[in-house]
Amino acid sequence: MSRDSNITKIIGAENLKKLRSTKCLLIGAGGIGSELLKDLIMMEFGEIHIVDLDTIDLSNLNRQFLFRQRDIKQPKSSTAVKAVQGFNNSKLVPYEGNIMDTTQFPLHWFGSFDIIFNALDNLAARRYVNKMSQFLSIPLLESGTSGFDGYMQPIIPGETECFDCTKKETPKTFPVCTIRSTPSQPIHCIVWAKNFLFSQLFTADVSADDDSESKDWGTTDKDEIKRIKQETNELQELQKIILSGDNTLIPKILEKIFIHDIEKLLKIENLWKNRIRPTPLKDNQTVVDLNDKNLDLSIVWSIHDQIQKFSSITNKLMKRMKNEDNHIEFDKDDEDTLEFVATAANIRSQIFNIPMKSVFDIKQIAGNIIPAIATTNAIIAGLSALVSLRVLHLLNYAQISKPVELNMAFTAKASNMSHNRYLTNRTLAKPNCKCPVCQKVVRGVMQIPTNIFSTLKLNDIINILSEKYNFDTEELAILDTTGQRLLSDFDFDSLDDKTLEEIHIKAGSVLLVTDETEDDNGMGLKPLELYIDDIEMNNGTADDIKLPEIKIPLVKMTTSEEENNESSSVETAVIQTNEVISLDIDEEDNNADSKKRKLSDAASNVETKKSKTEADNVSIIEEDDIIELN
Ligand SMILES: Nc1ncnc2c1ncn2[C@@H]1O[C@H](COP(=O)(O)OP(=O)(O)OP(=O)(O)O)[C@@H](O)[C@H]1O
Ligand SMILES: [Zn+2]
Repeated sequence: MSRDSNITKIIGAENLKKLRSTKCLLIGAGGIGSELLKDLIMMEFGEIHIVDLDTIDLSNLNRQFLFRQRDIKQPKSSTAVKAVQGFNNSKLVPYEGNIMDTTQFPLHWFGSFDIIFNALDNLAARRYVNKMSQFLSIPLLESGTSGFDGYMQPIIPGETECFDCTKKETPKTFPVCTIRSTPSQPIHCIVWAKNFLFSQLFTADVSADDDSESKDWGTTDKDEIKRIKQETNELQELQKIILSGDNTLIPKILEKIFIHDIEKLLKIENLWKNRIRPTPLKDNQTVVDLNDKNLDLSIVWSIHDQIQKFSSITNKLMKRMKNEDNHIEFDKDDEDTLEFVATAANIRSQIFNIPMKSVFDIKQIAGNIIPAIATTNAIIAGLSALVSLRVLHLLNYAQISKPVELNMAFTAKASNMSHNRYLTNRTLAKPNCKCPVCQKVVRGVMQIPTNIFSTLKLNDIINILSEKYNFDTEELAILDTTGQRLLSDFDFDSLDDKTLEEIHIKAGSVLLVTDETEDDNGMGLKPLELYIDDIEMNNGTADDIKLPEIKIPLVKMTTSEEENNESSSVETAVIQTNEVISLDIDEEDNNADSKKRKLSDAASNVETKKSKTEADNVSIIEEDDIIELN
């Protein structure tokens, strides 16, 4: 049976026609991206545009099956396209670049796609694409893997939760005192060696940030905090030894870090009431031998070898500092930096009665290496491709009335498997009313003729916005969220007379506009987020500026205290025009009526597609729909 008739069987001839005219954007041509590209082309998407900023590396070849040895150092996107272009007639367009580059990939470029697939490996790019998808109301299929674990989540702007509706796990951090004073696991010593010792000794311009109020010290003991700060200052002295290049001073480094600093710690009695006291190195252990010895990296060395290796590597790095502008970055693949961190961590482990580790093991931990598994990538990419059919309403047998009924967010978990099932899927959640990306603001696109960025002033923008949206100019605040800076507010107007060019506002900038006026009922206008886009023009004027056709809803001006109060119910109304993405309103029972009226007034002025959901629509996700993988 030909492939054509198989696809027709699944989605029907009519829908196959639609699929063939669908234009999709695939971001990332790595592990998941290679799989997805193959899936999407086999499904006969009409156009597939694929973006990646990277070139192919030897380490990619074990799982990124579109690439061969001869492709090393070639761009991933165009090489991937070459590998699949004979599969069928989809139009394939590769781009080499960073998806966050607004010059290469302006908003209107994103706007030309029907659906976006993320196959990325970092939070920043995922967040950025999520925002673009929200600005333009384009469905996004978000996915990721980590070893045998993975997830896939369709995001339908305004209807389902976005990537930023839930808090994302950030890399694990440890309290300062655990790392600096009371380590109890190998990882604590590795973090100390890599993030503290190495960077203090070998990185240019280290400044102690120990004064930061927000720091998680993990202790309130004043003596201990004082000691930690003092120790940091003293290490800056050790960096001077490193810079001097005088290797006869290496024993001083050993003595300071592994004897004197530990003795100082021992004097803080409080620390050792319930802990085993550390044992500093003995004086005769710091006699150094700078000869470079070859040792097996896969076994744990004796403490004597650790000290010897620490000394010889310090000597090597000291010499390198001179040739490398007094700045060396830790890199797990740079053997010297790895062995410095490994030996320093192990000597500290020995002092604190913690088991030492092999350099090989420390490389995995210090380099945050989780092996990438080809099968996990294939499963997640397959789900992403499959679910896209549902998001595009192309599955006749599984029509959905509300996107939240899609039980199509998948989690694959080999670690902590529940019910012995690898894959779980759940219905999609509605947007989180507290999400700063999709719910807390109204957003749209402001288009400005290219030729007036050099003459249009911030003040002109303030007047244009106030006229359009009934803002009170006196109470208006404008923030440049891309540059994280205040541009104007009631007591800061020194930039008002500057042109957009002078204040570096250009296509790709995002402005957050807030009118802080509150009416008698404590209601105020919801903040407006405006994406600045340009219109190619040579003699445009301010009259050619295009603003989104939206009415900004009134919302209860909540204090942060009220915001934290989980009890208020929520009602969401989605209003869509060409440029409007979504409007919603936080409701409290007692004034729900007045707000509903205002919202429907707002809605009546624009061409609307309004879908209203039940009150109390913040749902807690239960992963009860479980699919077993065969
Ligand atoms: N901002 C970005 N713009 C374009 N492509 C990006 C961006 N950020 C990441 N990527 C690409 O996304 C892909 C993610 O794929 P993957 O997770 O397999 O990473 P990898 O670099 O190929 O492999 P590994 O990190 O495991 O060595 C990479 O090819 C990477 O270049
Ligand atoms: Zn959100």
